[in-house]
Amino acid sequence: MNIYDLTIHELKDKIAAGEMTPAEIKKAFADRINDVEDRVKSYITVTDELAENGLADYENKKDGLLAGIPIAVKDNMSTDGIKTSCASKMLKNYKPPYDATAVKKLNEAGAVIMGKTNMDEFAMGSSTENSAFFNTHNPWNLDRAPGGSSGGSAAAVAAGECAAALGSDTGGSIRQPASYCGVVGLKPTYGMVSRYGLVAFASSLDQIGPITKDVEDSAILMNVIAGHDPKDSTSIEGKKEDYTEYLKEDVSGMKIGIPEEYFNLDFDKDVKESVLSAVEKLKEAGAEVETVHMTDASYALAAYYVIAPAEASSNLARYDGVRYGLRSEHAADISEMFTNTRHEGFGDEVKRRIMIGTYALSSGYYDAYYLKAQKVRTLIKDDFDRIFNDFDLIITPTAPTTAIELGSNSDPLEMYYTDIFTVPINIAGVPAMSVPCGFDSKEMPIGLQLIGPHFGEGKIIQAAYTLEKLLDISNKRAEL
Ligand SMILES: NC(=O)C[C@H](N)C(=O)O
Repeated sequence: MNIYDLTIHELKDKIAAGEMTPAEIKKAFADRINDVEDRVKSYITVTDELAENGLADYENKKDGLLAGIPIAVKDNMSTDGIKTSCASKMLKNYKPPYDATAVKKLNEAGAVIMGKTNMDEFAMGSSTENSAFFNTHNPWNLDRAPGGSSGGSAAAVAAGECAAALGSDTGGSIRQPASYCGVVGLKPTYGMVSRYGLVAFASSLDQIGPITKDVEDSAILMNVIAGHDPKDSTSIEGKKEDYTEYLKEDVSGMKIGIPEEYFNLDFDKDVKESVLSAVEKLKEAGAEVETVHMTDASYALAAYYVIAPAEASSNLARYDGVRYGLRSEHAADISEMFTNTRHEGFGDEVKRRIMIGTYALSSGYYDAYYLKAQKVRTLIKDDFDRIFNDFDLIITPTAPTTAIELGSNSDPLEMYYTDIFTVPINIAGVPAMSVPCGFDSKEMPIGLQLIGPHFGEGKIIQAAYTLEKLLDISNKRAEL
């Protein structure tokens, strides 16, 4: 195997055994970026200088959990003095004066930050095609999308352009691209990872999480980024867990629910077969699997596409040409400056969401849309609470299909439908992971979603790790 194919834990072992130096590792990943980046286009900014700084500091941080490990960061997480564009013209040249807490924790753990990855503008989208700059290509088939909105992070991991990456997930943005790119993506419990320094899209749903080559790496990255942060008022106080402890247990005796209403939805046959055959494997390994009943996921989807735009319309009001980023040069007075800045700076999908959100919050429509969506949100949360009284985990597919062809989907509503299995999780605030479970007839990766109760990351990691060993596909890499 090439150095760039190795996982975090494999690289750590090589460093510990004196078989590789962090400088060799950094060079191998930087060379890989040089070799494949013009075809994959995962990065908006390659931060060679930052990576060199991380490396130079290695001796001081060599006991850190990520000492000498190359990591990529989605371009909506603030990096001190380094461009953080959110893939938007609005923030094209924006350099934050501080690090997001998750980035600070990476630095403290000794990570070597390779760059900032491409995404759908302000994280709105499911294919990374809403980036204002360029498309990212799926390493398994360059004509296909990597998923979104953390498509650059998932593609960078799958292409060996970093050992692992951070993504953010509002309605599936970590899990869906992880599933399309054949890697592992975890959306933690809401409040588990600080959102300080994450550019806000929908604050009651946004959460940062790891995108990795395998489950063990996900546990290691969670050990680095999880934990209370006084700078984020929604961050959870409590003791920090060692997620790698869960790798020691298996699924025997675990109760897993299979929601009938989700499996009855119209979705790809290969995806369904692959997920159900993985469930069979877990059963053989000692899990108790039972059918459960949940509210139709289409209600969650409808509620999400009211709540997320409503919050976005408020969060994105700050981009007015005064406080941040772009200012239009074509304006005769201040109100024209506001209007033109927002007209020139935002792409179509962002404008669509601001309009939907503003409409749903406006007086006369608030009760009919926003309030109704909040009521649906409570029903969905209650649904999960009810099932988790009796079950450890729930399994669904991550996405209805494998990666779509680039340019094949221009209908926003159809694009929203790709989030059908992932949005209920953000609505309820529970954790969920996408784990590779097979390939379709075109050799594109398929992901399975493991959902846990609040703070159930450990159980998810435990079952995902068992599954990964049973399926034995986690060391299969995209050929580029
Ligand atoms: N941000 C996300 O989690 C992606 C979701 N597809 C959205 O467009 O809202």
